[in-house]
Parts: sequence; structure tokens; C-alpha cells
Amino acid sequence: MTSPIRTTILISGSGTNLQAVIDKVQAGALNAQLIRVLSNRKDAFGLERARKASIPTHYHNLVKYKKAQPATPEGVQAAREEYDAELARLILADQPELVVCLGFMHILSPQFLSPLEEAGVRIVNLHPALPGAFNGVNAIERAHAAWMEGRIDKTGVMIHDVISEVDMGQPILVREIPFVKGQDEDLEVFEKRVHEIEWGTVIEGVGMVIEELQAARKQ
Ligand SMILES: Nc1nc2c(c(=O)[nH]1)N[C@@H](CN(C=O)c1ccc(C(=O)N[C@@H](CCC(=O)O)C(=O)O)cc1)CN2
Ligand SMILES: NCC(=O)N[C@@H]1O[C@H](COP(=O)([O-])[O-])[C@@H](O)[C@H]1O
Repeated sequence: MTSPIRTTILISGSGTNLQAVIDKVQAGALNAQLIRVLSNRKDAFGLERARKASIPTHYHNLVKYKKAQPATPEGVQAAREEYDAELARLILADQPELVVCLGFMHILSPQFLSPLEEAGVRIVNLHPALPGAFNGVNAIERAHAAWMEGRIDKTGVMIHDVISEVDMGQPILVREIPFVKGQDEDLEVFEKRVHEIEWGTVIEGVGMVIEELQAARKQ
């Protein structure tokens, strides 16, 4: 097996998808070296999952940057840009080849995206919707509501490249999830089904990206 792809994971929450990746890496079924898990939320349980797996962690706090700026729209924008620039520096210091967003609830600005692009670092994201369908937050709930209103008959999950326009990067792997009448009316039950599909999709999708990056090394 060729040397593993140095991979940084960004999270904000429970980290069940992170755990799926950790388990696969530890089983030798995903050729990645998980070099750090970063969260924008201190209480993210995914940080605990990383610590248990002896993966370095870091909490990157946006509030600290907002407090250093005036409470105006311009001040918030400046805080986000400084936050993103520092996040890029923190991540690049680890020399990753790949960054994977797994429930990272922060829109990344060009102050983050440009330095990583210049360094040749690939950035991908797991999103619980079909391409262009329900971009942003609460995608599962919004798709479920649309189905209940008779507007759609399927949703899905995908791994996609990260670009400035949220959730509009090139899809890498898409898994469609048809709604089932008499089964999916309960949102909580449906969400559980989506998350179980995500856990498999993230492994397959990240595996595809790792293979692409390993092939690119040989060129
Ligand atoms: N520039 C990009 N940044 C991010 C992308 C992307 O494709 N392009 N993917 C996301 C993940 N994501 C959806 O998959 C997503 C996360 C968060 C938000 C959002 O509106 N965040 C708000 C804060 C919301 C909150 O704190 O609950 C914000 O940043 O102001 C939209 C989409 C990762 N980033
Ligand atoms: N827009 C991004 C987004 O909604 N991401 C979603 O956050 C959850 C993270 O769960 P986890 O913390 O248990 O892995 C996942 O459902 C993921 O698709």
C-alpha cells in the first residue's frame, strides 16, 4: 500500500461520519493518515472521538475574532476573514493533502480557499442532499418537508468538491434516496436512515478522492 494521504477533518458536531472514517482507517481499509480534527465548536463530541483515536485536535473559535471587531456587518465580515485566514495557516502547518468537511457548519471564504488551492490541497464536503437541491443547513429537514408537500419524491447525499459557492462544487459521489410512503413520514426515522447512508457514502467518496490523489502523486 502506498503511503497514506495526509488528511485533515473539519467538524462541528457529533462526528458520526468522522467515526466511520476513523474506523475504516484503523481497519486498514482507507489509505489516509488522519493528521488533525478541527472544530469551530468547543463542545463538538467529534473532538472526543478524535482524542480517543489519538488524533490531534484543535478548536478554532470564531467568537474571539468577532470580539476583536466592531459589532457591525463590516466588523463581522472582517472577523470571518481573519478567522478563515488563520484556519488556513493552522491547517497548512500540518501539510495535508486533503481536507474533508464532515458536518463543518461554517461557510469558508476565499481567505481560506485560496491559500489551500495555492498549496494544492483538495477540499471536499459531505452534504445530505442532491446536487443543487437543498444547499446549506438543515437540508434533510427541508427535503423531508418538500416530500411531505408532494414537491419531490427523492433526496440524497453527496460528497462534493468545495468551492466558494456553498454546496455547488463538482459532485464526486451521489447517492439518491427515494422517499418511501408509509415509512418515511416520521422525520426522526427518516433522518436516521439518511445518516446510515451517509456513513457508507463518506467512506466510498473519500476513498475515491484518495485514489485520485495517489494517482496524481505518480504523475
Ligand atoms: N465555501 C464553502 N464553504 C463550505 C461548504 C461549501 O460547499 N463551500 N460546505 C460546507 C458545509 N455546509 C453544507 O454542506 C454548510 C455549512 C454551514 C452553512 C452555514 O450557513 N453556516 C453559517 C452558520 C450556520 C450555523 O452556525 O449553524 C455561517 O457560516 O454563517 C452552510 C453550508 C462547509 N463550508
Ligand atoms: N451542510 C452540511 C451538513 O449539513 N452536514 C451534515 O452534518 C451532519 C454531521 O453529522 P456528524 O457530526 O454526526 O458526522 C451530517 O448529516 C452531514 O451531512
